[in-house]
Amino acid sequence: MSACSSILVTGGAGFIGTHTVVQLLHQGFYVTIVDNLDNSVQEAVTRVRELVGTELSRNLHFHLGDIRNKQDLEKLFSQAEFDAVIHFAGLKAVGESMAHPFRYFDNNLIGSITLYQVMAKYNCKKLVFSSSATVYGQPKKIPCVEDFELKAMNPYGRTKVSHCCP
Ligand SMILES: O=c1ccn([C@@H]2O[C@H](COP(=O)(O)OP(=O)(O)O[C@H]3O[C@H](CO)[C@H](O)[C@H](O)[C@H]3O)[C@@H](O)[C@H]2O)c(=O)[nH]1
Repeated sequence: MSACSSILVTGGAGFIGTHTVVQLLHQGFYVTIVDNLDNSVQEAVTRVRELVGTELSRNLHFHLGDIRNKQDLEKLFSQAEFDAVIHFAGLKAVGESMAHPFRYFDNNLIGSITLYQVMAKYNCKKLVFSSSATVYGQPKKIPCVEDFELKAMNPYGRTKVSHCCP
């Protein structure tokens, strides 16, 4: 992908998202963040702008939105052409996922399916999906490698496993 490509980063206001966005901007990419600020604050995006400086900040756009909302996504994809999506938007607390499993399936799974449907409609075929070590359950050894057996032990992990082998 050329450095002038345009990347949509879902959950780009979050912990890993903001770090990724800084790196993408430094590499010359145009970046659009879509985030519902469920577990982040818009100030994080302001900090990203401060870190990369005024010039690179012009290549960053923030959109307050929810990946479960198809109209929201359609609006974004109809206004800009994205070469790829890096997908971080999701809930990530194991304990909370056991107390509120439907919330996790709704955000992490329905949200992703909605995103993928809109990507397909707009012919955006490149995706980097942020998974989780929870997909391996309690592995016999660490670090985990990708050919370990998938054995998620909680709803959070299962929402991530569903992306690799539905
Ligand atoms: O439906 C949702 C749920 C969350 N978010 C946003 O997604 C971002 C997630 O960022 P967090 O700081 O909460 O999470 P991390 O960056 O630490 O986690 C990332 O890495 C994890 C792996 O450790 C998981 O893959 C997780 O999905 C991924 O966001 C937040 O800004 C949150 O507001 C949305 O936009 N939509």
